[in-house]
Formats: sequence, C-alpha cells, structure tokens
Amino acid sequence: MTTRTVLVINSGSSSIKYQLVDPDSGQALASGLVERIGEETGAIIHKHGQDVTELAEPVADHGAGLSEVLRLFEEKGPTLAEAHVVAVGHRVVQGGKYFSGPVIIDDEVVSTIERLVPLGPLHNPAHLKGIEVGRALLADVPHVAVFDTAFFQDLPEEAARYALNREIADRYEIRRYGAHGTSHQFVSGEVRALLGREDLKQVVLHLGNGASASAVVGRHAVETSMGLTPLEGLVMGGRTGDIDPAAVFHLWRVAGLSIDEIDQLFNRASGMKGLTGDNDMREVWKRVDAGEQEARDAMDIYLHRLTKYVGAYAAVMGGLDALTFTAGIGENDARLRAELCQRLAFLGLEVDDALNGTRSDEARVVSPEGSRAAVLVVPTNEELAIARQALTLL
Ligand SMILES: Nc1ncnc2c1ncn2[C@@H]1O[C@H](COP(=O)(O)OP(=O)(O)O)[C@@H](O)[C@H]1O
Ligand SMILES: CC(=O)OP(=O)(O)O
Ligand SMILES: [Mg+2]
Repeated sequence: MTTRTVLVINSGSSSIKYQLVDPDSGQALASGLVERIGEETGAIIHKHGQDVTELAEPVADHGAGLSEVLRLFEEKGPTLAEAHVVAVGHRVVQGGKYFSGPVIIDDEVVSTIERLVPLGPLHNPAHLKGIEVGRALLADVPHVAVFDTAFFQDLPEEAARYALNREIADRYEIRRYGAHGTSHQFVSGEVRALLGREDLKQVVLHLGNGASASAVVGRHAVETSMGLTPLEGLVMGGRTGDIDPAAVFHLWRVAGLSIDEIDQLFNRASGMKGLTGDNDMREVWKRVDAGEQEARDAMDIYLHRLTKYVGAYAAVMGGLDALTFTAGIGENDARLRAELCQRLAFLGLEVDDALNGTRSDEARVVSPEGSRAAVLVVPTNEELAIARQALTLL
C-alpha cells in the first residue's frame, strides 16, 4: 500500500475532475468526474482500481458535487483515512499577477482568489467552493493552490502587455495572464522528454471545452492565446475567443444588451455552441457528415483560428520543431488533427494517417519519420502535475 497520496480537485466551469494520486509512481489510486453541474441531467463516475461506480443524478452545484465525491470515497473506497492523504491540491484558473508557483492556502490566499473572480468568472467561484468544502472536510492536511496562470507569469512583456493606455492598464491590472498553464507546462515537458531535446520551439494546443495555444521555447512560455481572462484566443465550446471589443459597445448601444448579458453571450452561448447549437465536437462532426453546411462552416472557423495561431507562433519563435495536441478534443479527434496539419503543411507539419488514427492513452509522435517538424499527441494530466507541485511545499 502507498505510503502517501495527494487528493487533487480540478473544478471546471461545469465539472469536477479529481484524482487520488500516488505522487511517487504517478499512479491514480482513484479518480473520477462529476459532469453537467447545475443542469437537469448530471453524471458522476468514480473509479477505484477495477471498480467503477456510475451515477446519473442532477448535481445542483460544485459544493453538492464535492460532497457526493467525498461520500463515494467513504462508500466505494479508498477511504481517505486509509489512503494517507498528505495534501490536497486545488486547481485554480485565475491567479492574476499574484502567484508564480503553488502556495499553501490560507485565508489571505482565499480572499485573493475571491477578488480575482471577475477575471476568472467561469472558474474561480467553483474553485472557492472546492476549497471551502475541502478544507472543512480535510482540515488536518495542507491545502495547496496550483494556478493555471503561474506558467505564464514570465511571459515577455511584449506578449503580456496590451496596447492599452498604460496608466489605466496598470491601475486595473489589465494584462494577459493566460490559462491552462499547468497543462501547457506538463505537456511541453513531456514533449521534451519524448523527443530527447531541451531546446525545442514548440506549440501546444490544449483543445478541450476551454481551448488555448501556447508557444514554448526551451522551458519558457513566450506566447499564449488566453488573455486577461480565459475568453481570448481560440474558438471554444461556448466562448467566442478573439472578437473585436467594439462588438461589446455595439451590442450595448444598438442591441440594448446589458453587460451581464453580453458576458453570458460571449462566455457561454458562443463558440461551437453558438455557431451550431452543439458544443461537443463529436456531435458537430456527425452533422458535418450529414451534409449540414452550418456545421462545416463552424469547423472551418475553428480550424482557421488554429491555423492563424500556429502560424503566428512559428513566426514569433522563428521556427517550429513540434506541434502537440492535448485535452479532450486534441487527444481524441484524429480528423481535426489531420485537417489542421493539412492547412499547416507549409511549416513541414503532417500526420501519418495510421499513427494519427490509432487510439492510445500514451504520449506519441504521429508525424511520419523524417518530418521537418514533429506532430505529437500527449494526454494532459493536470491532476498529476498539481499533485507533484503540491508536494514541493510540504
Ligand atoms: N472522440 C472525441 N472527438 C472529438 N471531441 C471529443 C472526443 N472526446 C471528447 N471530445 C471533446 O472534449 C471536450 C472535453 O474536453 P476536456 O479537456 O475534458 O474539457 P474541459 O476540461 O474544458 O471540460 C468535449 O467538449 C468534447 O467536445
Ligand atoms: C481555463 C479554462 O478554460 O479551463 P477549462 O477548459 O477547464 O474550462
Ligand atoms: Mg480542462
């Protein structure tokens, strides 16, 4: 039996992912997912070794979801007492300019995360709930916050600063903080290990419900697509990504929408959902195959945005050695990978159809041998990265 474990809680906008990690072996002793929080049909899946529990029940909010998770640990095991939990790691999306690494959570850290809710509106409220419930139930162990923004704290000034009036920008802390940094850092490290090179110029595409791109030279991020909030950048499940901010003035002045309505529109009712009615790529592909022009157009908008970002990042880095796909879409959608690489062939990017089409949970190269630039698929593991970072503070 393991001598110590870290419980990791990754609260997303509408989900909670969790793992009980043995940080020494990297193995998850137990893991699970609470989905569709706040909707009429919720789902919980809890895995303990070979034992899988699936529940279909509405989950009112993140607090209720987490209580249910802790109940499953007691009922289905491993109980948190027998698992020797030595720390709890919490994913926190928005840390603003305040955190460049993991921190032990105290009341001051909580109040900073609270103050940053406007810059992480879909995520920070859920993290706060997770921290509150977690601290109450596991009061005897340290709780550690690991921030999505930390990896991007040392972005070059030219990438982090908007061309907004300097005084206003500084007074209101308006700059590009990025997000998904724990994933970009983990995945880019896996790529260096797999290719056996430290000096790579790489682009990582984290394509999940939220989606972002990063440019990484050696161990440092030099660009990323999310900005002041996780709204900027790529087309996402429900978010616009890049849009002229004048659209806000226009919708306010001409359409008479309130700021909160525009916020909802951009953050939840746009992206693939707003273009097609569906935010799940699998459904969108089905409709492409059924000949729906709207669905094909949405895919092309998604791919066009990705093409622009990868091309721009290659320009910023003065070259590109590796392009890596990760997260729900990146890891599973072979067709999207193939179509994107076709658009990016001028950079020496191509996929081997057999390698790209083979399903696997392993990090792997999917470009043909001898390609000018490598294409990889690397499963992200934010939970393991969070567990390891949490342990550095003990
Ligand atoms: N086989 C697949 N093909 C295409 N997309 C997929 C596939 N499996 C999962 N996805 C996509 O992955 C997304 C979820 O990714 P994930 O990284 O878990 O997102 P998040 O952490 O933002 O919730 C879903 O919205 C779905 O569109
Ligand atoms: C930052 C972000 O968008 O995270 P997620 O993809 O988990 O919603
Ligand atoms: Mg995610």
